[in-house]
Amino acid sequence: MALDGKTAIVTGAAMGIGKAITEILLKNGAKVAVLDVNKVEGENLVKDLNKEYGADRALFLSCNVESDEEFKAAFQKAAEAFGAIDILCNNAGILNEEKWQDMISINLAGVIRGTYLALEHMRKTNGGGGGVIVNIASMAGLGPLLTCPVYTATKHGVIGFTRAVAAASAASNYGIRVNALCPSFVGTELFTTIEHKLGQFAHLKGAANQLVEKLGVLNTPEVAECILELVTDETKNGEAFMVRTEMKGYVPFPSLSSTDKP
Ligand SMILES: NC(=O)C1=CN([C@@H]2O[C@H](COP(=O)(O)OP(=O)(O)OC[C@H]3O[C@@H](n4cnc5c(N)ncnc54)[C@H](O)[C@@H]3O)[C@@H](O)[C@H]2O)C=CC1
Ligand SMILES: CCCCCC(=O)/C=C/[C@H]1C=CC(=O)[C@@H]1CCCCCCC(=O)O
Repeated sequence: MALDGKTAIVTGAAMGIGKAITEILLKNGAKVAVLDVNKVEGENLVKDLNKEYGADRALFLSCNVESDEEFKAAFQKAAEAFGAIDILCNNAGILNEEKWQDMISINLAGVIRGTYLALEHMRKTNGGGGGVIVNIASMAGLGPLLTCPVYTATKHGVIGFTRAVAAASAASNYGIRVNALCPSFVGTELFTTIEHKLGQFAHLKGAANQLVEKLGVLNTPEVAECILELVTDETKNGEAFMVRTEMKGYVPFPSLSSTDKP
């Protein structure tokens, strides 16, 4: 899938991984709607991006992914401004074990909300042009991260949801691929502020820090490169793509008859 002339929505795009996703999509010719709760960061970023990549290539839309109304309105505005939506990256996420209900609401329900809105806008069986959705999970979605049980649960949920929706989309001829990205540690504000957000298992942070020492920390452009692969490679649907500093690759899962096309 070539990105020239394509349009994308990226959630949680004002900083961190979402900002890097936005930049790589713009570099490759797409227009991008930057959705975030942080208006100041988001508006400043879009001003800079439009200077660098050309007027009106990026659009800031204030949106909390926990709100059906705000998310729906943002999709509508992006579709009106760009003509149609081809790509959605559900990236917005938090890590705060003390506010675990918020994590479920943002990390899991926010991804479901965004995906279902995108299916309505993009599916070929509803007059759309098809497209691709990438959900940002984590390596914590593949194995348990003992410092963060609820974060781990949300990311396992994202991967399960992604795989089921991908199979359902293919079986329904929607023309929409859905994949998940599973990064290891990435050097963003979420990562550098974790220590104060681990809640009742904060005493286990030594073990987590040892893992960080052993595995190292990815930078955001490295993660964005992997997202570009999931967006552009039209053979990929229902995949979980893991990325660490020293290796990356597609996760093998056991095959179940329930994901076969009826
Ligand atoms: N940093 C890391 O080590 C890793 C992060 N991830 C995932 O990557 C995604 C992005 O994380 P980072 O860039 O590290 O975080 P970050 O904290 O640097 O940036 C997150 C962005 O999302 C926005 N945001 C937060 N809640 C929101 C909401 N309710 N609605 C809309 N926007 C919201 C924030 O304002 C911020 O701009 C998350 O889903 C995270 O779980 C996955 C693996 C590793
Ligand atoms: C006290 C600092 C270290 C704490 C690290 C931690 O508990 C959580 C890190 C997570 C931040 C966002 C994520 O998604 C990170 C988890 C990444 C999982 C890494 C698993 C290791 C691997 O097998 O690659």
